[in-house]
Amino acid sequence: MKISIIGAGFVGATTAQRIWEKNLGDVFLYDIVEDMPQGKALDMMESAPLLGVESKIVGTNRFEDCQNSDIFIITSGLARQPGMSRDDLLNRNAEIVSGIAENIQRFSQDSIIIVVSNPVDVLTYLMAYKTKFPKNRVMGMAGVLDSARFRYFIAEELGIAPQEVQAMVLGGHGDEMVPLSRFATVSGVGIEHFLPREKIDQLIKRTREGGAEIVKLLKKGSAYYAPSAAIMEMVESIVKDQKRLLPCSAWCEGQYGIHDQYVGVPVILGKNGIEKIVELPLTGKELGELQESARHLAANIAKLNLSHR
Ligand SMILES: NC(=O)c1ccc[n+]([C@@H]2O[C@H](COP(=O)([O-])OP(=O)(O)OC[C@H]3O[C@@H](n4cnc5c(N)ncnc54)[C@H](O)[C@@H]3O)[C@@H](O)[C@H]2O)c1
Ligand SMILES: O=C(O)C[C@H](O)C(=O)O
Repeated sequence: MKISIIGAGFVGATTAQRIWEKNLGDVFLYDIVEDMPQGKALDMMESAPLLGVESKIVGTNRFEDCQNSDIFIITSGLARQPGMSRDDLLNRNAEIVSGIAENIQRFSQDSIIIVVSNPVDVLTYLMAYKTKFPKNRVMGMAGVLDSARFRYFIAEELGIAPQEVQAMVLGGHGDEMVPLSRFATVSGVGIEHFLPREKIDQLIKRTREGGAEIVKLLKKGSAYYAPSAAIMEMVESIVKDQKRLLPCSAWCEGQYGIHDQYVGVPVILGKNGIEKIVELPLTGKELGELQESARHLAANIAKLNLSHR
């Protein structure tokens, strides 16, 4: 398995480390900054004798080295700073993602692409538009991260093990994301049995602002430990054909009443990429919030001025 990570910054390098240490495949770490990905890859390879990792990690400034990757992970581009929204990154990161899409199209026609760069749902749309790849092979990472934050906040509030908490966040990766508290459970028991409504609403708000909370604390750049773990979960499901049910930014063709757009929905993720979108029985309010989030994304897609959609 060949996995290429485009952008060797905080998210890209941490993702490389997680994927490589889990032996999910050989990792190619690409960046435009000369020698930097080579330095990070060498540093990681020097830990191989200590960790017993058998796969390799290669740093490169030559896109050709990523040729015929099974999976591309796009982590290149600007991260937001305090006071910025993810949407403020649109223009600059759209230019970067467009260039990468052209390279992928040139060198790797059969790959699966996971877009991470923000604003992720809009840039996933752009990636699919530019590469013209089948939509099941192009997806965005956000829902797994937002859901992990929601799960952690619930666990922290209850003082219980985080892995006991299941929850799902749908919608675009922005302030309009839709944390579904009705489906959140502690080992199968609904969280409303453990927490009052006001507390659940506070945790939903904290989840929506989870990225900004880290940006504020770091003072420079944005989160990368939880994001890289979320990317790794998606990659593992694809590489091992686990067919896990995960929320990902996926191409909707009428599901949830959303047409021809990427938005965060539950999907089955396996060796073919997105194998199915799962339609949950949402209430009118939940569905309304999801469609409102999709409308916000559509307005941003329109700003890309793509010639045909
Ligand atoms: N979807 C999510 O949930 C999520 C989570 C975290 C971060 N992000 C996004 O991921 C992106 C990266 O974040 P980061 O913290 O790693 O930023 P970073 O600044 O640490 O790294 C970005 C890297 O991209 C590289 N780069 C720029 N142009 C490039 C090009 N054309 N080709 C290859 N590499 C290029 C830069 O040299 C830099 O090393 C940001 O847009 C951030 O908002 C998304
Ligand atoms: O908040 C950001 O800008 C980065 C990322 O989208 C996150 O949610 O951590």
